[in-house]
Amino acid sequence: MPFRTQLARHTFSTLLSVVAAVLCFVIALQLILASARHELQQNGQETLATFDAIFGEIQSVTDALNRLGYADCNRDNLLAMRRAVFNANYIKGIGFFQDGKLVCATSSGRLKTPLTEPKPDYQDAQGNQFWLRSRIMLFRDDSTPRYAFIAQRGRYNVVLELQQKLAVEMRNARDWELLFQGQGHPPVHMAGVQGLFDGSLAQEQLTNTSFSACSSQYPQYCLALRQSSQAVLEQNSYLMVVAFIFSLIVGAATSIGQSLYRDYRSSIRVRLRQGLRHQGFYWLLQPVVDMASGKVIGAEALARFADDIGPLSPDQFIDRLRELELAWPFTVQMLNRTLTELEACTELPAGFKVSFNIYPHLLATGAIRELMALPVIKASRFKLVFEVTEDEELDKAQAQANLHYLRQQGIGLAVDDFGTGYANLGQLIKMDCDLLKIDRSFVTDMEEHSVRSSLIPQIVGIARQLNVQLVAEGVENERQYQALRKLGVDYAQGWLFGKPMTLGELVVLLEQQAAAA
Ligand SMILES: Nc1nc2c(ncn2[C@@H]2O[C@@H]3COP(=O)(O)O[C@H]4[C@@H](O)[C@H](n5cnc6c(=O)[nH]c(N)nc65)O[C@@H]4COP(=O)(O)O[C@H]3[C@H]2O)c(=O)[nH]1
Repeated sequence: MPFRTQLARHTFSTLLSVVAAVLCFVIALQLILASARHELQQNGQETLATFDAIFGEIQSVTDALNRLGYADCNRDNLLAMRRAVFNANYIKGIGFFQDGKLVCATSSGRLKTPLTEPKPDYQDAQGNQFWLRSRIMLFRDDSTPRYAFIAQRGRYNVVLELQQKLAVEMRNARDWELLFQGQGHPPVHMAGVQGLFDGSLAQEQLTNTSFSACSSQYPQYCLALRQSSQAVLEQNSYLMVVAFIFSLIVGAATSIGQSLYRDYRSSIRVRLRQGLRHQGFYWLLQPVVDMASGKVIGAEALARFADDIGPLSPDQFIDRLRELELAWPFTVQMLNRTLTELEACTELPAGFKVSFNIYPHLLATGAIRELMALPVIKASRFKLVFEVTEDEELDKAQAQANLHYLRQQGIGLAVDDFGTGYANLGQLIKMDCDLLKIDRSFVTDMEEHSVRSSLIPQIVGIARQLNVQLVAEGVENERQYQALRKLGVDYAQGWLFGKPMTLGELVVLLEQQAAAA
């Protein structure tokens, strides 16, 4: 694979792993924020529920006391007030008013001097009065200053730590606001961060987690909560570390996954399967020349393979196709594609010899007869030749019968790479072939006068005896050509006449040959 392509793949792969890791981390952050948002909403609802419970208590306790109808701070009144404080969940103290002045309280009993309350911070539609931050003394000897929320309803007031209680409820929110919005009344900021409720919560939604709602039971009271994303992430720092490690793992897994996929994709098995589906195979034609005239009288189809990963040579894929049990679809594709292309080429004369390599084991199965039913074979104007290498498969009775059948159908039979394989004279006689192809190794050795090349005259003798014609493979130079011609070899194939070429190139060769005649 070229270095640039490799570099581009490597860069893409790294980029993809980084993107996967970043994406995973971003999703994890979003999940943390979403969970914090959910928690804050719940927190807001729970706080409002607590608020409702507190105000419900204020209402029920003061209503009950007012209903008792005491006109002064007598023992029974004080006892009822103290009993109410004892039974209350939130109320810390109760006071009783006579003539507009506080005359007794659960904490200090009857006051020596009745107290006049300062002006309330706000008043609701029913005339109830509220003080947001009153300095109180819950016990006689209370020396530390304490501030409380006071609500006066009728002749009683109640003291409680409303803001403190709500602040505990809103454990997650750093910023919050409790607000009173009475009708015809400017909003009263009761506690927390002033202006938060009306402020820019909506605009801040992107960077903050927020909640804002009014009580369903006391709709004049509203609550806003805000927690910045930064605070959420700080609170969940251990989760962030886990998310970060997980993202790294996802990045690494993506990288490993890609490499496994690349290995899988680049495995010859997958490439060949894909190649059969997506035209990874194509066939070139090598001219076959008549020795006597020196003219091209035919061609052998030779398979080639190339995909986006690169080319594969026949040495790499021919045997592999057989192992993968793909020999049959490959052979059918070879015949269909090659013959369709050749048939459409008007420059090729009828009777032009077209040779195809056929897997010997296919000859031993009945399937080979199905080839004869292929329209491209039935309608072909060419002289078709099936080349088979010498193979023990051909000894089988079924193979012999099929070979006979093919011959009857007008298919020429050639024994390929003759001299290198298994065939003996008896087998050759049984095969009843038309052609013997002398293996390239005999031709190559001719100039060195090797023992092997000295066998060529013997091969010529066998061919004459069997009455078959001879084709010499791998003829690369004029000397080999002339020597083979003198020995009586009928046809030749080799680089001297042309390497495997496209149909267009073969046509040009034929035209040059016609022009020279
Ligand atoms: N050095 C040299 N080489 C020459 C010369 N002339 C031809 N050749 C090469 O010799 C091989 C001849 O094909 P083969 O004996 O049928 O041997 C073929 C054939 O057995 C098999 N093959 C190729 N295509 C197919 C196919 O479509 N189907 C089947 N079943 N087998 C095929 O793969 C083998 C190798 O094919 P290729 O690599 O194409 O190699 C081809 C061809 O390119 C020459 O002058 N010098």
